[in-house]
Parts: sequence; structure tokens; C-alpha cells
Amino acid sequence: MGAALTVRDVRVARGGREVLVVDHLDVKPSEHLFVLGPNGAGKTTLLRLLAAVTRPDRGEVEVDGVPVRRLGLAERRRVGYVTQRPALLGTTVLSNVELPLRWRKVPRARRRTMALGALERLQVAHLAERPALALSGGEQQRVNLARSLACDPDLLLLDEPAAGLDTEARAIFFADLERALADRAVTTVQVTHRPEEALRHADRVVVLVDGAVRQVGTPEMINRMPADAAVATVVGYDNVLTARITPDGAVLVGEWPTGLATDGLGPGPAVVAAFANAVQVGPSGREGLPAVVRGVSPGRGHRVVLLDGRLPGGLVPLVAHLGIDAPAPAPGEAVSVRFDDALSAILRGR
Ligand SMILES: Nc1ncnc2c1ncn2[C@@H]1O[C@H](COP(=O)(O)OP(=O)(O)OP(=O)(O)O)[C@@H](O)[C@H]1O
Repeated sequence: MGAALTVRDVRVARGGREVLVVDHLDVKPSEHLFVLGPNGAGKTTLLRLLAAVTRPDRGEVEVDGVPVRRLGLAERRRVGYVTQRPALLGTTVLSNVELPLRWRKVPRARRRTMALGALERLQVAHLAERPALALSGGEQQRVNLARSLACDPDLLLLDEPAAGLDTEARAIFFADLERALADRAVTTVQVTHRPEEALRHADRVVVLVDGAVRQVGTPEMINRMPADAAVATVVGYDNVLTARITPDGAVLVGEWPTGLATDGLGPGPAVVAAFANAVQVGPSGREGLPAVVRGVSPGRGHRVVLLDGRLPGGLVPLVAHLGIDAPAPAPGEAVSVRFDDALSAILRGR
């Protein structure tokens, strides 16, 4: 069974300011947890705490109920930590992957079998005799991961393991990683700043913004009901707008009707988070938020329309995705904008 993790009342300061605050976080045995957040959110800081590479200024991290600072060598070896940049030695790939097994005094023949097995699982067994430092960045990342997998960890911590790969190579990398882990009971915690990866591969997602946990939930939950405007932005909502809910449940942006309504939140300040394909662009004068088209460009399977919404306090940028064959407005054209409620979230807040 994979290891269980508990983070309790943790605080970390760097350079005289608090960069991580986690009141409580549990990771269940064999769960695949993703830590999602923008640059500088504190993701690596959290992972390094879990790996016991650094200590919190306050609070505790426990693995299976034992504080990490009290873990013995054997227990520490149950934890694999895959850093963002592969730290490989100038020897062959095989000897790199065998190294931690040698430290564990695994007999030579068995060591070789285990290392080759891990390389095979990541589709890089053919590189076994090559000098590790002569590999491409993507190959090095796979070897780096194989080195951790070879030790059969109960807890695997991965810090942007596919950093530097292009979108297609990342997708293949994650598919291979998922396959490599499929028949193992291993708990994983992975750091990413890409919402699509967290939402696709996680059992649960932790969203970190400015060093604070803003939301913990299933991908479905985080995607459909982000906790606040910051989470909505991290999740990839293209339009995040300050709004107001009227006593009869209508949702207004800049006092304009949006086509959205809610009966769950009650009147007051709110936020509308809308994916680009939720934005409906109609003729000027129709009920909705008045806007002017800034530009239209081709997207992948759609057209991207950039707009300036006209609010009493100034302009607000909006992005819409329209069907590839749908009539598109021309730059400079005045239009009105509404939102499809199936692809929008209405959040409490300002
Ligand atoms: N040694 C240090 N001294 C001062 N500030 C630090 C130090 N280490 C980290 N920080 C700051 O702590 C914050 C969190 O850093 P961290 O590396 O955990 O973020 P991250 O979410 O992993 O970012 P990225 O996605 O860019 O890797 C950042 O603002 C960073 O500048």
C-alpha cells in the first residue's frame, strides 16, 4: 500500500516573508495528488517539505503517522523525489539507475534486473548503455524518473517531471508514467502549473496561490466550482469578471445583464468565471454586456475573438471562442456579450 501523508499547521518563511502556509492537508495511501499553482506559489517549497529536504519553521509533516524529521534511513528510502532538473552522473544510464540500489546494497544481478525493468517501464531500456549526459532533455527526464521507480517507492514526489517538453511529448510522458504506476500501490504528489495535466491525471488537486492553499478537491470539483477568482484563473477560466447578484438572482457585470442567474448564492458581490467557449457574441443592442471586437484569429478548431467589454469604470478584456464556420464579427465592430451557464461558474466574492 502507498504511504499516507499528513501536513499540519505548517509555515515556511524565506527571505523574511512567509512563502507557505498549510493548515491541514492529508494525502491518502495510493492517492495521486497534484499541486497546481502559478510561478512562485510555493509548490516546490511544499514538495521539499514532503521529501524532508527542508524543514518547516513551524508545524509537522508525517508519513504514515511518523514525523518526517524522525524517519530513519530505511523509511526515508521509501520516498522517491524526482526534481525538476535531472541530476544524472556522467556514467551510463544503467549505472545511474542502479546507483540508489547499490546504496541499498541490492546484489548486483538483482540490481541490474530492477534497473532495466524501470527503464523498460518508461520506454528507455534501449538507452541503458548510453552516457546519461549525452541524452536529450526528455530522455534524461525519463531516466531520472526510472531511477526513482527502480527503488519501488511507497511515496513518489514529482516536481514538474515533464518540464521543458513540448505539449505532445508531455502528453506521452504522462501516459507512460501513468502506465508505469498502474500496477503499483504508490502514493504520488506531483507539482504542475498546467491545469489540464492536473485535471486529467489527479485523483485530487490542491490549488496553491501566494503560498496559501486556496482549494482542495477532485478535478471535477475544482473545474466546475473554483473557490475564488484566483483559483478560477489558475484552473484556466479565460474570463474572470467582477459581478453582482441582484435580489432576484440575476448576475450583472458592470450593471449589464449577462444571461446568467443563480438561486443558490443570494444577492451581493460575485465573480463570473467563464471559459472562452461560454462567451456568446451577438449583435450590438441585444441585452448583454456591450463590447467592441479587438481582433479575430484562427485557433485550434475554433476562432479566437478578443473583445473589450465596456464597463462604467473602463474596459475589461474578454476572450471568446467561436465555431470555425460561425459568422465572426469584424475588428472594430460593436457587439453584445452573454455567457452560457453550462460553461460558466458564478462564485461568491469580489
Ligand atoms: N531561498 C529563498 N530565498 C528567498 N525567497 C525564496 C527562497 N526560496 C524560495 N523563495 C520564494 O518562495 C516562493 C515560493 O517558491 P517556490 O519555488 O516554492 O514556488 P513554485 O510554486 O515552485 O514556483 P515555480 O513554479 O516558479 O517553480 C517564491 O516567491 C520564491 O521566490
